[in-house]
Amino acid sequence: MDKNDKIAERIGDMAYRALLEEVYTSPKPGLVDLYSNGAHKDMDVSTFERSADALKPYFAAMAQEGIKHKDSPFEIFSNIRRLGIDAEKAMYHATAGVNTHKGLIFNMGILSAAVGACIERDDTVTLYSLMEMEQAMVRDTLLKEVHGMRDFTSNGEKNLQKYGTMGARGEAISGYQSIRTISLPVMAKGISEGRDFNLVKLQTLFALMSQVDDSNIIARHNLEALHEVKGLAKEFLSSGGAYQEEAVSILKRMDKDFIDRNISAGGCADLLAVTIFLADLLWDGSKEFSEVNEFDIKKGQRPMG
Ligand SMILES: CC(C)(COP(=O)(O)OP(=O)(O)OC[C@H]1O[C@@H](n2cnc3c(N)ncnc32)[C@H](O)[C@@H]1O)[C@@H](O)C(=O)NCCC(=O)NCCS
Ligand SMILES: Nc1ncnc2c1ncn2[C@@H]1O[C@H](COP(=O)(O)OP(=O)(O)OP(=O)(O)O)[C@@H](O)[C@H]1O
Repeated sequence: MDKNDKIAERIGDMAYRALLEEVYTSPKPGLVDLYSNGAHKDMDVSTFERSADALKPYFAAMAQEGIKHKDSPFEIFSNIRRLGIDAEKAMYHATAGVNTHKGLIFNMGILSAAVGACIERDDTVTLYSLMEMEQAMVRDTLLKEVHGMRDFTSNGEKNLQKYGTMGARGEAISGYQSIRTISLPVMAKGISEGRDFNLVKLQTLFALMSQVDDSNIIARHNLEALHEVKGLAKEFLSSGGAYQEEAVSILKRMDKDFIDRNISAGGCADLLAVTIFLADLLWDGSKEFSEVNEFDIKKGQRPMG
């Protein structure tokens, strides 16, 4: 195994661990976790574990594409989309036809490849260089795709036609704005305050749910339901969020309510997994980090060894 294989394997490993960290975060209202299957009848934690096992080599392969084509970001994206389609097939094979990680393949695939490209080019990766690379890889292609779309087939595409929302594509086009401005700062603050990591992940998920246009919620319902979920998440956060004493019992009640109403914030769950991946990759554990509200790019620097 040469140096590049090792780097790619390490990136794949970090992506894999982040998928598991996401699904083990409990209790997440409406989502699959260790407490319940949420508003999902066809999958449970073991379905997610099988899916994560199947996907691990694909994230490493996507990182390898980034390493190989660091100077042609456009080509990286076109190559990893082909790998992404194969990854989706492997996921459906591992889960007997259930969509556990489609959004995650897209989001984590893009960032795994971008990390590989940055490390090969600079020997290090920062939030800034990562998002610059990500933009060079995806922005033009996705903007053309969204504006030129004629066939509206998938859930996300139907949302685009009906409501103009851009879902996972929009998040990538924005340079993962929700992650940069919402979820990474919340996660970094929670970790640096030494809080229980499960609670930090729940707080991070709710910060996302309070603001992200989650295409899964829209596809199952409509924009009113999305607005309502954002409102419920804001209320939870302003009453003390995941760090209040009653948090877990409030979340269990909310889970029941979301199950009854078939609400699942799968897009936010994907963004939580990506946030865990990026925090693991970029944050150097410095205590000074607790002083900042915004994710600090310079302090976030950490060379990959
Ligand atoms: C762009 C993708 C995600 C298309 O999916 P779709 O049109 O259904 O879009 P949609 O916005 O609904 O997203 C799909 C999934 O992403 C997640 N998601 C939903 N909302 C968001 C959001 N706001 N931000 C991030 N992720 C989100 C959810 O898990 C959702 O199920 C992707 O699967 C794709 O490009 N498909 C075409 C085939 C392909 O190239 N596949 C390989 C991709 S590497
Ligand atoms: N812990 C989780 N629980 C449920 N969904 C999750 C979780 N983590 C991520 N997701 C995301 O949610 C998506 C699945 O949501 P959903 O089942 O609503 O979509 P669908 O299969 O497209 O639609 P439907 O089930 O309504 O036909 C996956 O693509 C996945 O990326």
